[in-house]
Amino acid sequence: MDELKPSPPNSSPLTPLGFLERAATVYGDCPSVIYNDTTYTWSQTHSRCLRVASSLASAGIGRGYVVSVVAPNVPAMYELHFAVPMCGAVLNNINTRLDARTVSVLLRHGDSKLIFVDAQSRALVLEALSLFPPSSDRPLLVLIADDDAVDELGNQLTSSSSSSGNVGFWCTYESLVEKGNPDFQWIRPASEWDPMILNYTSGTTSAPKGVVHCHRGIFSIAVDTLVDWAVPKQPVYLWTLPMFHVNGWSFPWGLAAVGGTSICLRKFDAAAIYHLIRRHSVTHMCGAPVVLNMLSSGADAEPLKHPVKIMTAGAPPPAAVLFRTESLGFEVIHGYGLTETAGVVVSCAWKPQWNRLPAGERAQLKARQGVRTVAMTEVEVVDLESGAPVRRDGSTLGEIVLRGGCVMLGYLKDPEGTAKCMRGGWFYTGDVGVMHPDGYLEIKDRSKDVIISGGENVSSVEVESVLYGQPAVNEVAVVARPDEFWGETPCAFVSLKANRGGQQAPPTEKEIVEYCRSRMPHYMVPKTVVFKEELPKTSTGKIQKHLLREIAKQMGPPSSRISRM
Ligand SMILES: Nc1ncnc2c1ncn2[C@@H]1O[C@H](COP(=O)(O)OP(=O)(O)OP(=O)(O)O)[C@@H](O)[C@H]1O
Repeated sequence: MDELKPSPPNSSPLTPLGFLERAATVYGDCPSVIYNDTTYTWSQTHSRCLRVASSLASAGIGRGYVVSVVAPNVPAMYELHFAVPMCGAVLNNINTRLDARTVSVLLRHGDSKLIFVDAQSRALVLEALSLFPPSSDRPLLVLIADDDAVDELGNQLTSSSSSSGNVGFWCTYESLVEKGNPDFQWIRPASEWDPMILNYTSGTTSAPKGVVHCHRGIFSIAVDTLVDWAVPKQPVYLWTLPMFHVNGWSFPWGLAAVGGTSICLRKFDAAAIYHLIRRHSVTHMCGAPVVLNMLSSGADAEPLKHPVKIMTAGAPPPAAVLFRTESLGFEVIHGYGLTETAGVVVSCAWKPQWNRLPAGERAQLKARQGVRTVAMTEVEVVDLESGAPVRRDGSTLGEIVLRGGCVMLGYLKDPEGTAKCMRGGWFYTGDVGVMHPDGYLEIKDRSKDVIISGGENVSSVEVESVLYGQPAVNEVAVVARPDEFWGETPCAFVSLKANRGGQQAPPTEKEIVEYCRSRMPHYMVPKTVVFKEELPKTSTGKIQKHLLREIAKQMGPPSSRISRM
């Protein structure tokens, strides 16, 4: 068989862009994108994407150019996931919640040639550009005007397409659609390894890093996620996960593969989500654990009329939050991934026999991150020093490493950073976990967040997950506080629920400590408790532990251990 080699009929470059053409053929008259009172069909979405791609190509944007988008989950954002790479360019989504200085740094780092700017982010982008050095080239600006924009209360926002608001902009998004060619022959990648996406990490542990993914990697993660979640044909998908964050875990492409309907929304809170679930009979949605917490603990929490599947990832979901969310009728699947993997690559694959367990035990099992998805080649937990797999005992800590087709090509302009995390055939995640005897892994911490107290490793995630069971606790983060005797001790930062279900008095610091003492080994119990109105978060909703660690460090001698801020 040695003479049988790859040949043109069997080796066309893998790319998820072809999903769109197929969706237009199969689901042409079915809804693709719904936003307020606007509905597009798959044939319209296909044609709009080709038109925008052709307009970009006419403007000289092509292979290797970086095109940025600063927009929330509106239809143009969905379309640009196809339109930008269809003209050969690399799509770079930028988080709308970043400050102008960071946006300016990212735009320059990515060498962006054109930026699609949502009307609500106009001031942010113009300020970011004003911070460019005078000699540097300015990207072209295209305005995504949105006359349908409403605020959280449903009030119409000022019309964004007025000509005075277009100053400094090359044109509007809709004008690119109008003048574009619907028969444009989109630019197929010359190789499946061609770059397609540039995404920046959340910046939770250090400055954001520019992650580059190729067509092959995005194809692989998009299909893999559909299989892992058993997404059926034509789901109704509510966009509660920002597309600017890891491309919404690659669902823009996956939904085209199955002809799903995207329900777009600009901003959301629990009331808006419950309203849209009812209005559109939503079947699927994604969200970080903070979204699950918002849906299940606020005043708007309500039992669902029909089950909704929700995928959570991005941070460890406490078992108590999983339990509360499922009791409302959500079916939660828990996954783990990084910007560097373009989406979820480990998930808590559910076994039918677990359904017979009590709800609390089910939630404990579901809080584990799980096993590799089918398209991943290998996932391991390895000893930090020897690099050998740790014992499968559920307690020996090691670093999570992985390999598979959706691991990034590398960090843009950062060969050192790339070499540091991609070595010996593995991608090193920087996450610390254990392997259970049944082959399911569980994250215990990020390597930077582990607390070492009296020589014992304390998993901040484990202490947090116990504290989430305290009925008055809204959010909690546990970090290391320096201690002369123990080296470090756990310090808990806690925000309390506004609505404590009729219970008036907030728990005292002593009660919080007592709560922990009866539920965990004493070396893990926080020696310091700090109450805060709100915990600081990154623009992707992750708690910024490095800021809390700094506060803990500056708190002085641990004589008065309990404090309130
Ligand atoms: N299910 C999960 N459970 C626990 N942690 C998770 C889970 N999913 C993702 N994470 C965490 O999120 C990280 C990936 O997040 P992301 O790629 O958004 O950037 P970041 O790591 O937050 O930012 P930076 O790399 O800039 O510090 C993982 O490394 C892991 O620490």
